Amino acid sequence: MDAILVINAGSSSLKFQIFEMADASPRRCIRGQIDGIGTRPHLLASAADGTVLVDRRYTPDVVDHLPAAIAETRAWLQTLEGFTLRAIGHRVVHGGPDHAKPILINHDILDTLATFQELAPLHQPNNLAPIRLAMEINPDVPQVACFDTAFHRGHAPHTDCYALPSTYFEHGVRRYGFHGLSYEYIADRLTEVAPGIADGRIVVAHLGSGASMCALKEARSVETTMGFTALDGLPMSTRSGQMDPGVVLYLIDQKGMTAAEVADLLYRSSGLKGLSGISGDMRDLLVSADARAAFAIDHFVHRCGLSVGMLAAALGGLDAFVFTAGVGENSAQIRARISERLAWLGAELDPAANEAGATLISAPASRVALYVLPTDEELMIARHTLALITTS
Ligand SMILES: Nc1ncnc2c1ncn2[C@@H]1O[C@H](COP(=O)(O)OP(=O)(O)O)[C@@H](O)[C@H]1O
Ligand SMILES: CC(=O)OP(=O)(O)O
Ligand SMILES: [Mg+2]
Repeated sequence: MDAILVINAGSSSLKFQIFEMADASPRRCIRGQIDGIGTRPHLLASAADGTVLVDRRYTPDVVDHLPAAIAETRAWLQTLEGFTLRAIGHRVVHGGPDHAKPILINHDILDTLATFQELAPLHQPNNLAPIRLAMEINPDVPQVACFDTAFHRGHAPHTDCYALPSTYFEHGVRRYGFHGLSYEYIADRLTEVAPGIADGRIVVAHLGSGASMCALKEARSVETTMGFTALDGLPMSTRSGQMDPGVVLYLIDQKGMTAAEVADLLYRSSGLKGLSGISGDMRDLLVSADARAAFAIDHFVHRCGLSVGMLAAALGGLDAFVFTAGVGENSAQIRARISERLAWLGAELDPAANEAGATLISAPASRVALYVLPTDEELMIARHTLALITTS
């Protein structure tokens, strides 16, 4: 069977899927991931009907970084029979200013994408490593890069700039936005789930290990909370979110920290993990009796509430709000707490529907519809990859 392999390499996980190139739309055959890289590595993959194909746990020293996860995944993929690899689609977090669409990868493109590594240190090196490997092993198989930043490239320049002298914008210091593949998928999904409001004023909250929100109008991104890097906006699992840049100057000038130490603080030791001192995993905080866990959650919910207000202002009102990604899809408690913050906009939760994990979780009288929609970045990548290789 002709197949597309999709790879979504993240900071702590390697997600992969295999799709059959059946006709115009890709058909999912296998979905898997290694998560907990370096902490509690776990390879789990299943067929489209849910049959578990592999379920393997490793000690942290065996799968301690992404290259080890790639090697394990590759070894397992090689045991599969019946697939003829026709293309590989990759999530690449940073596409810089010029990529508003997915692109076929060649060596020059790869070199350009490598220049954005410092702008996405938790992701870009992990995104590019499997591309390089596949170029060596399967040089004849086309590879497609699908960018997290691309979906936001239609923003008006006055929303994408920082208030710096304009030469900085021209040199690429601008608000790129991320999680675009997830938002693009949700925008499309809304046309099926809620055709009456899919073109309306919608805020989507992608709340995972990385977290951001996006304002959609007519199914296009008009604003988002992340900026030049995936540090901006909401507090995340280990990232700080929005901060006064004066803090960075203070840490370097007054506290003698190096740029590398500040980067490590903001990317790896802040957010829920830093505030709680316990964990960056929302599941750990929700079951903890420690007051610091509750404090970190209070901060997260507070910042989410503020961001919805900002994005609703960008849209001139709010018709619907969507929860997605790890926290948004799985935690009824966090959804309930954020929904409370939307009451002033006319949102009213249906607690039973929320607890049941229904698709529509707002009360019938709610002026703002509340949805839970599982995201599918890999399907979005497969669609783009198929479209690109069949037209080029
Ligand atoms: N039941 C749950 N309750 C709360 N948080 C959850 C739950 N399940 C998963 N999560 C959170 O989701 C996060 C992972 O989400 P995901 O969208 O896969 O993020 P990423 O792609 O950034 O790794 C984990 O850090 C975890 O905190
Ligand atoms: C951009 C980003 O933060 O991605 P993730 O949520 O996968 O870490
Ligand atoms: Mg993710």
